[in-house]
Amino acid sequence: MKMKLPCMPSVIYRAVNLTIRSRKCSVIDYRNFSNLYLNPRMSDKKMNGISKINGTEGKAPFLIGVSGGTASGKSTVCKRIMEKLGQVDMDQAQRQVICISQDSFYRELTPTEISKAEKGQFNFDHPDAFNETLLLETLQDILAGKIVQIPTYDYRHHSLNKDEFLTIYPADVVLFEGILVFYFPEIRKLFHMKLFVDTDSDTRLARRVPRDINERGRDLEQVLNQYMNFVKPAFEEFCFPTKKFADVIIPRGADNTVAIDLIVQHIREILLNKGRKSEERTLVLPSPAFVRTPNSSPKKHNTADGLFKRPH
Ligand SMILES: Nc1ncnc2c1ncn2[C@@H]1O[C@H](COP(=O)(O)OP(=O)(O)O)[C@@H](O)[C@H]1O
Ligand SMILES: O=c1ccn([C@@H]2O[C@H](COP(=O)(O)O)[C@@H](O)[C@H]2O)c(=O)[nH]1
Repeated sequence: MKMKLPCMPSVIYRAVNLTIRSRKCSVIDYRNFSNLYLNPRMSDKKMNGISKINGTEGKAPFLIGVSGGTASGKSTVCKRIMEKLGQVDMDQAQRQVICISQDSFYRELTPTEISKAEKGQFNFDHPDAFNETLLLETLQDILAGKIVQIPTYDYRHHSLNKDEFLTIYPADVVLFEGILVFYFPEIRKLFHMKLFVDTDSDTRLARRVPRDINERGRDLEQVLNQYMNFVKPAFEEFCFPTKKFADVIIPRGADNTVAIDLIVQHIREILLNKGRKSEERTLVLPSPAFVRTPNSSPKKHNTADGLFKRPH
């Protein structure tokens, strides 16, 4: 049975949905033609199918790359998606949708590089700052349905937390966010869907300054020097050019609730299809506000997060 997608006029959802699948339209908008752009270069991989990674076949999660400049709102967009899907207040191992940050894959610095970093003189926005091999292998393992351990990153000390790893359990949908997730071709081609959070650079700088001072232990001069010398030029050279690989561009980041709702609906469909293929599985239905009765008035469900067990 086809699931109704009632959070917007169905004709519009269908238009977007068809566009995603048939790659026909380059620009589409739900309300005012500035909320969401669909890139005709939507990834080729099948949505819910079996994928072949390193010659082994396994049920692959749907892998979504989320890129954009620093402080564009990548993490916030992912957080909103997770919240709307009712995936936040639950055990990691139970989650159908998980989020991973590319920052976990910064490479270990030498002592000389660390002292440069402490003066804001190390380029963390260059592709060489990342451990590309570990990143690729980890994503391949995730796509192969394996449990993986990923490093955690300490921004205050510019280093990986020794002995502190995050265990990533197999999930149906994996969001992978970071400034350069579409930069490396081998990694880029693993994504089934690519999102680019497009927030203007003034807003990004205005958000980065307080964040780096309050959360990452920096002072104003250091943040501004690093921004002018490394972050801005590297954004222009390495990050911005990858926008063209995106399937969906999200202007204004987390403020763009229309775009986020469209993406959430798309993920719900993926989860439903995956749920259909599994015998005893939790299904995610539209959140209560979106569920409508036949006469079209909203009807509340008594669940906290819209999660239902498939009835047998
Ligand atoms: N729409 C928004 N409105 C106001 N502040 C925001 C918004 N989106 C993100 N922020 C704030 O900006 C900072 C950077 O956002 P974040 O999501 O961490 O960006 P990124 O992951 O792209 O670096 C954070 O402090 C976050 O709380
Ligand atoms: O030790 C570090 C590591 C990274 N950075 C900066 O972080 C951003 C990437 O994170 P976002 O959450 O996407 O902003 C990148 O621009 C690096 O410059 C850092 O300052 N120090």
